[in-house]
Amino acid sequence: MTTNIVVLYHSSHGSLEAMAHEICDAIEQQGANALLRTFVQRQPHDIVISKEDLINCDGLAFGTPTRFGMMASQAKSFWETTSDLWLKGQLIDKPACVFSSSSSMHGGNEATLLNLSLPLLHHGMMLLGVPYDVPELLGTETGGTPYGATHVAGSNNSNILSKDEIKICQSVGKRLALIASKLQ
Ligand SMILES: Cc1cc2nc3c(=O)[nH]c(=O)nc-3n(C[C@H](O)[C@H](O)[C@H](O)COP(=O)(O)O)c2cc1C
Repeated sequence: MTTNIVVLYHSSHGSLEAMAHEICDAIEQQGANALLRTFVQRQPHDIVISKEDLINCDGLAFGTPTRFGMMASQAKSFWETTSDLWLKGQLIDKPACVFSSSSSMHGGNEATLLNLSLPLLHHGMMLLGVPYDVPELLGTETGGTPYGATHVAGSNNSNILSKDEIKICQSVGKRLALIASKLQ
């Protein structure tokens, strides 16, 4: 049986997009199918999320940049259209994880991860963090938290993903695909 994981993100400057690609690659390496989705059409290759994508998926990775310590408005607007799914309990028990980036190390990315988690918890999804058996989590001097993968983009968004950030993105993609396939 195919395991379908939606990787849903918003990105203005490419950080979240790069993280989403790392997560997708790890999902595919586990033999699952990664469906890359965005909230709005920013680039020709973007595929905008539909409610059917969420209803039919076996797992969800959800990420946006940090905006004043919260999720990007594009994502908030989308979640506010999902009351019908909530009423029918259509996302209950699906595994999920969250990821984010911020300009500065202490610019609120952990708060954003918690904020990203809230609509998923309201929908009854099962949140996966990053366990400390991922060695990069203890040693990282860039992004990466127990609440989800993060990236520190820098004040002009010029930082590429660090080796630790990449490993942590890959670990969440792998774990999400593994757990989603076990729950099928
Ligand atoms: C309206 C706005 C609010 C932001 N708020 C924060 C913030 O609270 N903390 C921070 O470190 N960076 C903040 N940033 C910077 C973004 O988080 C950063 O540009 C983003 O993580 C880069 O991701 P992207 O390349 O995927 O767009 C903000 C940017 C904008 C436009």
